[in-house]
Amino acid sequence: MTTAAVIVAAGRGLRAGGCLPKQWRRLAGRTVVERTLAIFDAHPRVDGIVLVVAEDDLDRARALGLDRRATLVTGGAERSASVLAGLAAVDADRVLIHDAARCGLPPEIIDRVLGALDTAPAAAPALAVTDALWTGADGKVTGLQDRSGLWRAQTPQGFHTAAIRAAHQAHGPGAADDVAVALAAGLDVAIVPGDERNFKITEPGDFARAERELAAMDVRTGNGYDVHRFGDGDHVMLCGVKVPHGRGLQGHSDADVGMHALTDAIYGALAAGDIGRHFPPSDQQWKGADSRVFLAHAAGLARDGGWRLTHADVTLVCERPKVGHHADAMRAALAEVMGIEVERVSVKATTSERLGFTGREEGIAALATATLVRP
Ligand SMILES: Nc1ccn([C@@H]2O[C@H](COP(=O)(O)OP(=O)(O)OP(=O)(O)O)[C@@H](O)[C@H]2O)c(=O)n1
Ligand SMILES: C[C@](O)(CO)[C@H](O)COP(=O)(O)O
Repeated sequence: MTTAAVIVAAGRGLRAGGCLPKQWRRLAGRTVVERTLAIFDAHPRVDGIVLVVAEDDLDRARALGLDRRATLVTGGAERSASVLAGLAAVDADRVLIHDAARCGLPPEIIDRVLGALDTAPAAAPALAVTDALWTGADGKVTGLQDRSGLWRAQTPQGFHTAAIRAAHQAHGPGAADDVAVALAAGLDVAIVPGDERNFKITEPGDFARAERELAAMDVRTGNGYDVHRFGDGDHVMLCGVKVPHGRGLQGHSDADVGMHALTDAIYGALAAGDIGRHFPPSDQQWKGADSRVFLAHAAGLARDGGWRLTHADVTLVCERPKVGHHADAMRAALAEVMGIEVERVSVKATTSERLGFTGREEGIAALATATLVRP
């Protein structure tokens, strides 16, 4: 069963004001639409993304450097027309239709909607109305409205693709949202719990609220430390790079001490044990293993948990080999394995002033930190 996300970003954001449509404005350094895209991009159960933008914004959208999994489509004058254009480009069994303007979406809502779709034809997140409701006119309360059974609708709203596509084609313009379209087509819609953080940026003050929410993001740092002793050999593996040297490092795997420290740093940030727990040295299948397998596993575990690996820093401690001119190749190798930009990866080296076991060139030590962020 495959799943696509249609992210509608073709509105003009008139209520939010400002000189750019709200989804193209920046929040703490990144545009609203980039933040929304990143949430779906990082979700392990989303196989493809269709981003729907206004014709006037096509250049901005192309400048995002969209991932190969994302397709760009031009939207319409109404939200429902934009959704229909997005649905035409979907090639998946199920579809999640989401407002770009809801960039604080917690990834677990995606799981809830997809979980409900296993048994329901449609599912959407919502929050029960908790305030009293009034009717009013001319600045005065004119009556009371029963709030029981009332919900505040959110997105992503999830459907089986063929059914919602047919429903939209039959409906025509004027739908408040995709649940309205589904109901008009006779589909049952399951409600799953929404989240206050998943509010839609609509009014000017919502930008300040979104900034506050971002400041409250879950940020975790893990550290890792590893040592391997020198033995016979003509090279060492350091951070994924084969460095010629008069001696080799000993170990059960390829003894890539830098990669091991970084793998442990990620496990540490996840509070998920250490490399020995996931890849026991007693297990013969890891004998001589390429350490990229370990690092890829830790990075995958982070991604599956909805975490973004925003920074990794490795320090190698050795007198020799000299690491400096290999550092950029090491950064590139680590970045590739972790699936992040090379600018987010640092590799540096120091000696221990000929003191201790590294100073006596008995082995190499490595320290690493990894930073994970989850909205
Ligand atoms: N023709 C439209 C209108 C809206 N949307 C998208 O639908 C989402 C929810 O709509 P809303 O908050 O109403 O956005 P705008 O229409 O941009 O806002 P406004 O009504 O204030 O102009 C937004 O991500 C918006 O970009 C869209 O793709 N195409
Ligand atoms: C789809 C929606 O986000 C559900 O709450 C909403 O209906 C679209 O935005 P609008 O503010 O109602 O135009």
